[in-house]
Amino acid sequence: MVTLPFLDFPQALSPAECETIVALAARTPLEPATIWGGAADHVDTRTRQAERCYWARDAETEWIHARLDALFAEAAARFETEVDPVFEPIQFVRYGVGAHFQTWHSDAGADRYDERRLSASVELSRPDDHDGGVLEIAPAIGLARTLPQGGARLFRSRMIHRVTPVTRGTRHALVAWTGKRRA
Ligand SMILES: O=C(O)CCC(=O)C(=O)O
Ligand SMILES: [Fe+2]
Repeated sequence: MVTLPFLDFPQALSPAECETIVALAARTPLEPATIWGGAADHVDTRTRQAERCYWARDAETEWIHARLDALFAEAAARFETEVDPVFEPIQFVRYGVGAHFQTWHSDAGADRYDERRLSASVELSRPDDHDGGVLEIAPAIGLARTLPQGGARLFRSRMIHRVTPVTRGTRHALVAWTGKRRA
């Protein structure tokens, strides 16, 4: 039997909820997405080109965090680990034409190996809103996007993954992580 390196929740959010989140992002300034370079975060568009903002847990975003907490709790059981409720800001990402996170990477660098045990990516756009922009998680590469709008894919943060370049349209995604909060 083939075991895929991720767990999908095809209806994690409703299409209306996705639109609410995209509308919230339209009121939030987006900035170029950065990567971790060993000493500091910086922009490197060959590695990653996208615009993003972060949302800490507050009155307006609490419902989103709560939904992610529930998904992470279910995924933690499946991946035989334990996680705390989401404690780092969640990330909204916009990938326009040419945008990508094409470098294979882990979300759990040595500096936060335990704080990031699980990652989640929620597709906020409809599949026909864009071509490319596929989240690939090794070794399951070369697959087309299968999740509908509102579908979430959860995976171990240490698994290398990437997002292929968008060749048409725009892809919006909500990306979050959790693990064990440092004492
Ligand atoms: O856009 C995505 O689905 C995932 C992006 C990603 O891998 C990251 O932000 O670390
Ligand atoms: Fe990532």
